Amino acid sequence: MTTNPTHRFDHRKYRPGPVVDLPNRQWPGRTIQQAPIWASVDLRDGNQALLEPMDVTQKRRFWDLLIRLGFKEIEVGFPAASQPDFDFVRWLIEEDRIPADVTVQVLVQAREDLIRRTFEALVGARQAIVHVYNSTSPVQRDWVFGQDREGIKTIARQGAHWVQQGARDYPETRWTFQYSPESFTATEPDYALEVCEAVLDVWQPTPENPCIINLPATVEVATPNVFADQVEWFSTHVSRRAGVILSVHTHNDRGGAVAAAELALLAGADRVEGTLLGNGERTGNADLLTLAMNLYSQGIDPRLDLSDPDEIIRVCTDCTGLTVHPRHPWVGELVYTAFSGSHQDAIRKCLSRQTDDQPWQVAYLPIDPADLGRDYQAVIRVNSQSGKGGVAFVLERDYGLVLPRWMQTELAPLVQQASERRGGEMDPASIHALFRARFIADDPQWLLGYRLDRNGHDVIEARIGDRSGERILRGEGDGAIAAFVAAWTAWSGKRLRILDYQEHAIGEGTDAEAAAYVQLDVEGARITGAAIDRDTVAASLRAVLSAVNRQGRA
Ligand SMILES: CC(=O)SCCNC(=O)CCNC(=O)[C@H](O)C(C)(C)COP(=O)(O)OP(=O)(O)OC[C@H]1O[C@@H](n2cnc3c(N)ncnc32)[C@H](O)[C@@H]1OP(=O)(O)O
Ligand SMILES: CC(C)C(=O)C(=O)O
Repeated sequence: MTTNPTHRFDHRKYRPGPVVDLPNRQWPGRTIQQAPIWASVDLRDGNQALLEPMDVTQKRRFWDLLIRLGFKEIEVGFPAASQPDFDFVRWLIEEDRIPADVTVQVLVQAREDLIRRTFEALVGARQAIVHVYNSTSPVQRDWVFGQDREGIKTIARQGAHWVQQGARDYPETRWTFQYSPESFTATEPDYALEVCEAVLDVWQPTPENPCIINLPATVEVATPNVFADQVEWFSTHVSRRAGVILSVHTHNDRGGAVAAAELALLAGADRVEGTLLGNGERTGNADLLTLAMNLYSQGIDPRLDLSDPDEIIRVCTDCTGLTVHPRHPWVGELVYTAFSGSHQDAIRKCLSRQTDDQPWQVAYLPIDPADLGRDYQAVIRVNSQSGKGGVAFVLERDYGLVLPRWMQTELAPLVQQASERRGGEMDPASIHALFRARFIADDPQWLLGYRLDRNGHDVIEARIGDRSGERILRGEGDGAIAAFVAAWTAWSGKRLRILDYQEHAIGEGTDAEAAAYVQLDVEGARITGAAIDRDTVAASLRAVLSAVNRQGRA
């Protein structure tokens, strides 16, 4: 091959994969209405892709997880290929670990000795899927198998025959046959169909006794719409369609395994093979967890119980040794976390309006994190990209403080500066400390006590302490604060005016406290203050004192 001498990165080295001419394609006009048949291949495709394949204990643990999640079809290995796989299948059967509604599936090449051994592994199973495959693409035909089209078709036909024969030898098991034209997406569609038809001619499936034809994107070579076209073309051209369960098995080489599987469902597929979190050869298989959550988020029952993703992650990472990216769809550690200010603001506003009886509609949160056992602690985290909405959310969520907008506006830049200085996240305690340091000032004057006479018109006597002693201030007005401001003005001779005032309870019952926030005009300067006290009136008087103290300091 000649390459451009100046460019080692030369796109002319590659060609696009095959496409189907399908002008009347139907799949773009459809939507997914229900969950497909899920088939987990974690213990086979996932396992064969690991540097260190799972040991027996890990396989058992993974199996238990798959059963708990509700998988009904599980490919458990390639028992003819290795003793551990064989032993695992025997363990499942002999220890009666396969629930009555679950079918194990095993993979085997179209080779007679391997197929015979596969049936030996399955002796005593109530039901099982025997999955036979051979590769069909031009490069596999020419360079790997050294066979022409007829030769490859013969391998498939013989494989189908040996599988049928093996099943006849063990009639006590309810058998389902599965065939995969491996490298389907890189195979000429009419030829892939021809090979599958040869297999179907042997198996003669019927609606009562169907077989599975599994179309693999063994290597993902095109955009997902091309795969959808291939699947729709196959689905509408294959004979005995009612006797065929059409399955897909996508890989993620281009990052489109999930999308390809979804479009394949639109195109007529009934079943999807994949793995939890997308483990599998090279870039992995279609991630069934993502696929199922995609359905769930559209209001479709995924028919898998994914309510405890942390347990799924724990088992998967323990068994595969692979980590989960913090931004992994639906379950990554950061996927329900917003750092940026406008997102936080929107989330806070939506969460405050969302009620249990409404369909979920919270901006930036496609599902309720609580459905996956994620709490709201993680939803909003504050760093230098955050704004007042996020700061307010954290103070309300963790400290019950509902700051007025004018106080949020004053606090947010301080948090941002602190975060910039720190070079990272501001934890809730630090934000709270900043709030207290900024707005709550019990020095140089503090409230020692008060007496309030509320006979129509409010009259207050407030006992104020400072470093030189204490004094009583008296005033009256319409409400305790107005009376206190009047007392303060009279004593200090300073012009004091309340611009805004808000208060609320923190907590409930005997432990409840009151938070008060005040915005004053002191001698023409706008100044804010806050206080928290068990007593509502004390909180408001102390908030005024905080503002006055802050003004004095300034
Ligand atoms: C896309 C997928 O993921 S398919 C699944 C792949 N998984 C695995 O391969 C894991 C398990 N496999 C194995 O451990 C081994 O391949 C075994 C034990 C099954 C077989 O081992 P070996 O017989 O030593 O063979 P190896 O795999 O090297 O042999 C390939 C031979 O099988 C033939 N072959 C490969 N696949 C198939 C098939 N599906 N059907 C029929 N023959 C096949 C090849 O043409 C080659 O034949 P040759 O020896 O005449 O050239
Ligand atoms: C055996 C088949 C289904 C496979 O794993 C693949 O083609 O990726």
